[in-house]
Amino acid sequence: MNTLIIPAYNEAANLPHVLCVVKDMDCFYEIIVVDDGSSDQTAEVANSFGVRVIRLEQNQGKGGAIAAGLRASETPFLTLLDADLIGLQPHHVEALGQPVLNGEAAMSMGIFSSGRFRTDWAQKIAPSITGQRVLRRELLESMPALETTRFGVDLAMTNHAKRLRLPVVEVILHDLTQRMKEEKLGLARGVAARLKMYWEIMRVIGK
Ligand SMILES: O=c1ccn([C@@H]2O[C@H](COP(=O)(O)OP(=O)(O)O)[C@@H](O)[C@H]2O)c(=O)[nH]1
Ligand SMILES: O=C(O)[C@@H](COP(=O)(O)O)O[C@H]1O[C@H](CO)[C@@H](O)[C@H](O)[C@H]1O
Repeated sequence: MNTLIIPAYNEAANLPHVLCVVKDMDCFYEIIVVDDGSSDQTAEVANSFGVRVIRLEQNQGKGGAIAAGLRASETPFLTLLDADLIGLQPHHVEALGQPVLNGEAAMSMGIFSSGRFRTDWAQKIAPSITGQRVLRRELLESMPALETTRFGVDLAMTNHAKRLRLPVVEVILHDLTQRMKEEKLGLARGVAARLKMYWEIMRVIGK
């Protein structure tokens, strides 16, 4: 049994695309959108799709949002998807789940390919930094400091699995990309948010 957890911070404009694709997929026991203290209509949009919505009063960062989804869920398998994917199709979700659900791997990581140059390139140089994953619940439960990792959470999950010597597989996801910070926030605020994200990721390196 598999729960889809979507951490979402100010994603009212982007969520419908992802939820339209996943809401009728019968591979999920439950779909949980964690509204991470958004100031827009993220929770209302998620509610309108009939999925479960967990609303955090204050922004906790991506790690905190995933931790809230973990606490609310009960299944042995968890799927994580970003809320701002562009081009998502059911076959992406199925391909990501397959190696974990059939016991080959403890975690899968989705790697963008032929989505668009900027996001393909980012994951070529740093495949550990992806929001698209399927993993066994105990892997996330045993992760130290999940709540406070913010954007470091993706690298922290990968490092944790490697430290435990668990099998991790990369799954290529063709024609998939995501909205970039600069597109969401404008150039100046987007670049500032990007630098803050890199800092949060750097803090995980070497831990
Ligand atoms: O404080 C935050 C920041 C991001 N996210 C979510 O985490 C996912 C990955 O974020 P992304 O890398 O796309 O960064 P963003 O462009 O949202 O800053 C998206 O679904 C975000 O809405 C979150 O839940 N809390
Ligand atoms: O590709 C990247 O540089 C970052 C930032 O994404 P944007 O281009 O700002 O949407 O996204 C990756 O890293 C984030 C931090 O770990 C993750 O949250 C995203 O899921 C991942 O795609």
